[in-house]
Amino acid sequence: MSSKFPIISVTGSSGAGTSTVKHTFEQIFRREGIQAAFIEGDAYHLYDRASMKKAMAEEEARGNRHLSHFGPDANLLKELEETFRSYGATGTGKTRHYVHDAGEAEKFGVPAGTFTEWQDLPEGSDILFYEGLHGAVTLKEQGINIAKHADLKIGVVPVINLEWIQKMHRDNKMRGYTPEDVTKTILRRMPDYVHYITPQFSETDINFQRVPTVDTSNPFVARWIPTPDESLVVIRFKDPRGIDFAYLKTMIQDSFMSRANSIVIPGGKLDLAMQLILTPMIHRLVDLKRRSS
Ligand SMILES: Nc1ncnc2c1ncn2[C@@H]1O[C@H](COP(=O)(O)OP(=O)(O)OP(=O)(O)O)[C@@H](O)[C@H]1O
Ligand SMILES: O=C(CO)[C@H](O)[C@H](O)COP(=O)(O)O
Repeated sequence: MSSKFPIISVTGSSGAGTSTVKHTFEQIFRREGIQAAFIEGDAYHLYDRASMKKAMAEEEARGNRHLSHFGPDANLLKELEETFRSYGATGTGKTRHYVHDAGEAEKFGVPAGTFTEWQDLPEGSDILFYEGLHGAVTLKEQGINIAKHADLKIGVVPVINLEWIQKMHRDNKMRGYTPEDVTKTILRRMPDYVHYITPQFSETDINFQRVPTVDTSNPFVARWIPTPDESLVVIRFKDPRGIDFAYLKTMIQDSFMSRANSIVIPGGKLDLAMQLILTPMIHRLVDLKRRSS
């Protein structure tokens, strides 16, 4: 935690919608005149695509069929923690891009499945914004605690059938993987999903959980992603003190409280709800920073 160099961490599984949520944050930063430095979680993968394939094959030969991008063995989690620590202390740190497809390859000038070079984060930013798989990880035995460095931690967690549908469609349409490839990836990642992804959502300050209101019983044959209008979003606050639920209920039509710390909104109001909830929180972080500089 750092009042001088605050960090916002948006964490979620692959296909959960963290990149989509990033756009809402970008709008808030632009509107409020806040300079953010950005880290994509994939930058802290340990392997490029070819090396990951090789490492998975070697692990399989040893009887481990579950090496995955969700777990600590395929990511630079200590280095990610060090980047959070160094940004919190001095506003500096390093990142790079993992290039997923041909479009990104053209943009970054390196082949798909590889990384760009490490680069310093831009100087003079107001805030660090992390979006990826591991923004609230704590692994006691390995001495890793990424969560403790972030000042605002957001979980993006659709119910699992919806998360799988979102992943199947995105990986198929944008990244060229077959449904069979994606199904295998989901199965390989399952132990790491349970051990390293889900525990983070007890560390986060706010979770946004999208719940479809249409049948998603067989996510592996779903022909389209349920739309915002075909879903509700459960928003749960770890510490509801100071949250003006009455104001939120007035501003967000058809919302209701489902628990003392949870409000449910229509899926189409997610962007509005995020703006209403997050803008004052971001302001508080930036005000504190400006006062302590
Ligand atoms: N609220 C939403 N309503 C409708 N579709 C959504 C919503 N959030 C995400 N999606 C869709 O789900 C898919 C995955 O979303 P996104 O790319 O944001 O995931 P991600 O968490 O960033 O994944 P990764 O970390 O693997 O890049 C996209 O096709 C996106 O359009
Ligand atoms: O979603 C992911 C992590 O969030 C990707 O699976 C990971 O970045 C590796 O990508 P690829 O399989 O395309 O090499």
